[in-house]
Amino acid sequence: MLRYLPIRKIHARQVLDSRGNPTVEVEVTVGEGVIGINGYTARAMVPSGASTGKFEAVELRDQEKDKYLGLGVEKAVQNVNTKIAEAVLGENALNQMYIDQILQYTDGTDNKGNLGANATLGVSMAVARASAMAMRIPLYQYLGGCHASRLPVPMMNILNGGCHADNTVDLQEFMIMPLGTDCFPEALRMSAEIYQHLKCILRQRNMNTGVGDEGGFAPDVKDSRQVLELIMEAIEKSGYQPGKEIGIAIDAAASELYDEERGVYVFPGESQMTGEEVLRDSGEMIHYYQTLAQDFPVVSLEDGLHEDDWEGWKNLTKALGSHLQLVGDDLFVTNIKRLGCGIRLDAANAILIKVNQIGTVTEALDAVEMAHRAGYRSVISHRSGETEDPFIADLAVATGAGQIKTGAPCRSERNAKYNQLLRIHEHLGGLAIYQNPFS
Ligand SMILES: O=C(O)[C@@H](CO)OP(=O)(O)O
Ligand SMILES: [Mg+2]
Repeated sequence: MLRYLPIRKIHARQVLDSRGNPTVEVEVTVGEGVIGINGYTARAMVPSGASTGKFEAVELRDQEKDKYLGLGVEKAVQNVNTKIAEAVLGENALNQMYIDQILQYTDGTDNKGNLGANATLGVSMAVARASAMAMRIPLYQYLGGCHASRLPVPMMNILNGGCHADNTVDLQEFMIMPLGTDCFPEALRMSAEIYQHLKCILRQRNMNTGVGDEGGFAPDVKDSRQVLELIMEAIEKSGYQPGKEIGIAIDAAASELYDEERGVYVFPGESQMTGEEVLRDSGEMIHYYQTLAQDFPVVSLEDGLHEDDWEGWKNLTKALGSHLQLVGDDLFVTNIKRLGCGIRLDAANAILIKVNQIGTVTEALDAVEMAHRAGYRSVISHRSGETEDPFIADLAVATGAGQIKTGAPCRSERNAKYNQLLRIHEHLGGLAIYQNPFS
């Protein structure tokens, strides 16, 4: 049996992400020189956010300026090639937890501020993938074990707003969730059909069919209500029943709307469309979501309030938590300390898992485990700046999270994940499970 799989080589380079910004790619070679096994080389690429939460682990960029300028990641690359290589060469790749602890220890901070979470994550993911290759099992089975068989329900972003698009839509993401099937490929087909119908509807109304960062359409729309009406129409035109077969999920990304000085949420798009400034306080935000959820089949709401508003989150959960999934993204940042706090306070009832928010694979797995133990759901998520690496598709099946958020079906960096899930579905054959997470 394979017990010792030494890390022999490690090499990082700068590559481009889906927004054309530099990001980190890491290549790890394991096993070379061990009698009886071959060497295996695996590679991983690191995603990058735009609406980043302030409590996320640090993404090391070469200058501390606006990252939309495409600032380099050479420092992070150098950290992999020098400090991290020195620390992990010769160590056993099969001991993922230990490798991830070395990464945390070598960094020495609480937020990966020294090495950069982009440096540590690239290594952590590449080590996992190389180990799976050496074990000759798929990554989802290596990470999740022999019972990993649950395919996630897509939370497919079909209309983009907020800081992911240059339009008047204030809430960041409007997503559809195919719930009325027990088969992943069918679910994906249903979602893609609705996406195409939405495009036709927008075209017919002379609305813009250009897309945002995650591939969802990005037209100028009066307000969230009008967005939801367009989506309802697309669902119906595709021949599906909203609410029964297709649920709607929203990511408000409210930290981006929050004006700290005034203590209110500002809706710039709605203000522009109506000609007067639209502001909502924490209580009004809750009421606003309540009315949206009454009038539309909303099943999930992410970051409905900002990342410091624990009191508001408690109220939101009290008001809506019994019938809506309330997902903490910026609130929890895939961090067990913040999640533990949320669980104690009864804030939210689900967590968004983004591997680069925390910087190692096992820390992300810890967060999923803590959530599930506490009865919280988990949603495995991409970033708005993505790569062709499908790692999170395997992670979603490995954890049995039951939900994945990975964008619209018109951009290859998003389809890389959907297509990997199709392969996993095929690999599992009749054992693949696909279930409505809310029933
Ligand atoms: O807010 C989010 O959930 C994500 C992904 O959709 O966006 P970003 O990667 O820009 O933080
Ligand atoms: Mg979010």
